[in-house]
Amino acid sequence: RNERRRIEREAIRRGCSPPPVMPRKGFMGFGWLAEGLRATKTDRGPQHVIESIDQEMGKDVHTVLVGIFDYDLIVSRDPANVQAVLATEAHDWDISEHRAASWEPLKHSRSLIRPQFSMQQINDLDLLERHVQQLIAAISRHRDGGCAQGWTRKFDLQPLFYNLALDVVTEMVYGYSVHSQNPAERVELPELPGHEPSDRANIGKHMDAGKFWVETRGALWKYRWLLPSWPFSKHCAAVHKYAEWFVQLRLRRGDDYLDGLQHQQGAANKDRYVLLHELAKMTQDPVELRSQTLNVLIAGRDTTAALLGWAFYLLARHPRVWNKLRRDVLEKFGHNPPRGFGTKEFRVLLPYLHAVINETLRVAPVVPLNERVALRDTILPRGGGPNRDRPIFVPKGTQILIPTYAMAQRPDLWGPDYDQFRPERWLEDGGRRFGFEFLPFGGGVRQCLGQQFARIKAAYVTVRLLQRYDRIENAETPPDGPMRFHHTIENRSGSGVQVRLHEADADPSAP
Ligand code: HEM
Repeated sequence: RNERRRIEREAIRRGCSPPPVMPRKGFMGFGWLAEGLRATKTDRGPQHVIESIDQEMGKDVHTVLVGIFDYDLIVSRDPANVQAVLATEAHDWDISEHRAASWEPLKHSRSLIRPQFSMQQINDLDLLERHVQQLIAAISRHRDGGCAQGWTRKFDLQPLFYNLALDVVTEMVYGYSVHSQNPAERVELPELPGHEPSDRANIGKHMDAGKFWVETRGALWKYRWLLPSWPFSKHCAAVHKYAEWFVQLRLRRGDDYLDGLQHQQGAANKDRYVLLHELAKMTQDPVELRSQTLNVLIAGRDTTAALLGWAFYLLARHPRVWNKLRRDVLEKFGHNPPRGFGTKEFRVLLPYLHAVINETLRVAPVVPLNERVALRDTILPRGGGPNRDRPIFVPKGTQILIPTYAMAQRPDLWGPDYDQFRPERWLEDGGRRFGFEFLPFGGGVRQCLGQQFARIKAAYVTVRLLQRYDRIENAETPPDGPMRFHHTIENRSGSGVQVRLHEADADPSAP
């Protein structure tokens, strides 16, 4: 009670007013938590946040207080508040100890890796091209005698993007790809006395399982101790062992680290950028090297795959956009692989592709929800009082949820067609600029380090597939089912990306 009085006094002293409060739900206030978990399970988590606020408080209420058992949570889809949390007042906020603890021991600080991402060498188009060729070969395996000429049969493109992303990121981080797209490509690892070879074949599975536990622990927030810890520990140990093996190889072999790849074209080039190799020039601490490389492996793997999956999910449902984009790509590059391009060049040469990627991230956000905790008493600039225009006092320890998807779906910010996939909106009136209402890669001090890499990778793969295939057919049944936001840290399509593709050089008159 003393704390409540202190909060009221502080709020008045600082000229703040309380935000609207969502009605408490369920046994001891656990109703919202239970509903949220149920919505996530049925692939509707991000939509559920919007519906709950709209239904309980109204469409024009953007910041609310939610009581859950013994703690209060703020949810804000107001860009002004989000800007304060992530940027202007970021010193008052950080990720919660619960989230940090949920991730432990899979993730670590980013101090060493940050400079790596300001360098252009992470955009290795030769590396991407090798894996795109593997992707095309994997797509071709979905063609057989029973297919109409030039067409694949119906298949799910999404897992192939996940394979590609894992193969690319393991090669970029450790130099040796796991080749999940085509295990026959995997090279024998050199002998390393005293260290067993890592379980490369199953590393993707261990990472998936680890993510499932991170997600579940994170959702339970401070009640995560209710879960058993051994399954999480088991998968973490396997992921650690995988990383440690490469760290040891690099520490023992130094510049000859990539010698095991000698017979593979391009991949064995000594000047090639390998994150572990660069970090090992700065520290020889094996635990630091393991943590930092795993940080990038985890953050960079599935996010890009999910983005590519959603892009093709949406393109398959919007033939007008597919045709326009393909015309653009062929006009600029013909059938040749684009060369020497960074994100800026792609953006200037292919503004429509840039718009398609942004619109995909808006309509199907890869990271639909973010969160922070107040490190000290602080203020949110808007949302309090009867007109919801007063600042809000936030006591130390309060958690804020930032539903980025809900911000990207506000009709007052995006117009009446906010729920339509329409890339043109990004090019109108001289091009829409990013504000805090669009945060696919986060914002402020903790924003995504891999944003440029992710954009280049998504753009490059899209260009190469558009050159190769002239038609895409949505093969989902029923074809017009709702989008299913399947959330395991990143948000991927819960129904996959069921398509048929038609090869461009095949008989164009075929059905
Ligand atoms: C579409 C693809 C991607 C999306 C949507 C995305 C999104 C995000 C977001 C929202 C954050 C900020 C989290 C926060 O505010 O707490 C973040 C952080 C980060 N991302 Fe990405 N990301 C993507 C791809 C990548 C790639 C390809 C890499 C690396 C190769 C990467 C590396 C990182 C790193 C290192 C961080 C910082 C993590 C930390 O602070 O510990 N991301 N990303």
